[in-house]
Amino acid sequence: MDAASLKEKVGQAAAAEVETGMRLGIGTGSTAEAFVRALAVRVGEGLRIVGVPTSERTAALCRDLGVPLATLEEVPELDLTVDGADELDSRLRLVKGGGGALLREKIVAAASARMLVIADASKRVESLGAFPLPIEVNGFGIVASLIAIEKAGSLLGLTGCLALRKIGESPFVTDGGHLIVDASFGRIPDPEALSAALHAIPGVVEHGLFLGLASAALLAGPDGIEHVAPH
Ligand SMILES: O=C[C@H](O)[C@H](O)[C@H](O)COP(=O)(O)O
Repeated sequence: MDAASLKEKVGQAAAAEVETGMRLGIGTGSTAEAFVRALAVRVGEGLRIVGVPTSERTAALCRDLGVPLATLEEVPELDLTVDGADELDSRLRLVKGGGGALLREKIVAAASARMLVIADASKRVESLGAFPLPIEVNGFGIVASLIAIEKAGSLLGLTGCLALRKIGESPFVTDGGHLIVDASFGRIPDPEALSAALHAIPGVVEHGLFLGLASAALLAGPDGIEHVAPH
């Protein structure tokens, strides 16, 4: 089965878990888009939900497909967030932000009673870190922040290159107006320590390590959908 079909299957499986009346956080990325498409079919059949999108991109798709939306200000407590991931480990610790939406994704996930991760099974890893860690930074003092991120990594034995994310020649700008640094640290033995060290840097707005947020995952593989709980 190709990657698009796996995403479609897992998007449908997640949409099947949505119950009428739910307040949903709606993730960003190609897998989350498959979920939105499947959700829109159920909404067309009469499912009543309200969704809080985690990006302008997701909001636009939901509007196109008729999925009812609200802002997090209007609906600040959510029942369930469904979102993709770039990596997940056996404790359902995640790396997210490959699409640059990590800040709103984390705010929405933290406002949700449950977070269901959807991905193809290739996203499961022994240790986080093969996927470069996206770090959202304020544009002010970017060089100082890069130096601080490098030092924070190095104190934890993590070395590797930092790259300012670009689209063509221009820096990638997030929905919040910030920049993204992709940190190729390699294997991250202690994600909690790295999270704390990055949060201590004033120019770091947020980072793509999602720790203790995911409640369950649906992973699509050639043999079907696997339900995974953290352990
Ligand atoms: O910023 C983007 C998100 O964190 C995505 O959920 C993540 O990058 C996974 O995206 P995809 O489902 O396209 O692999």
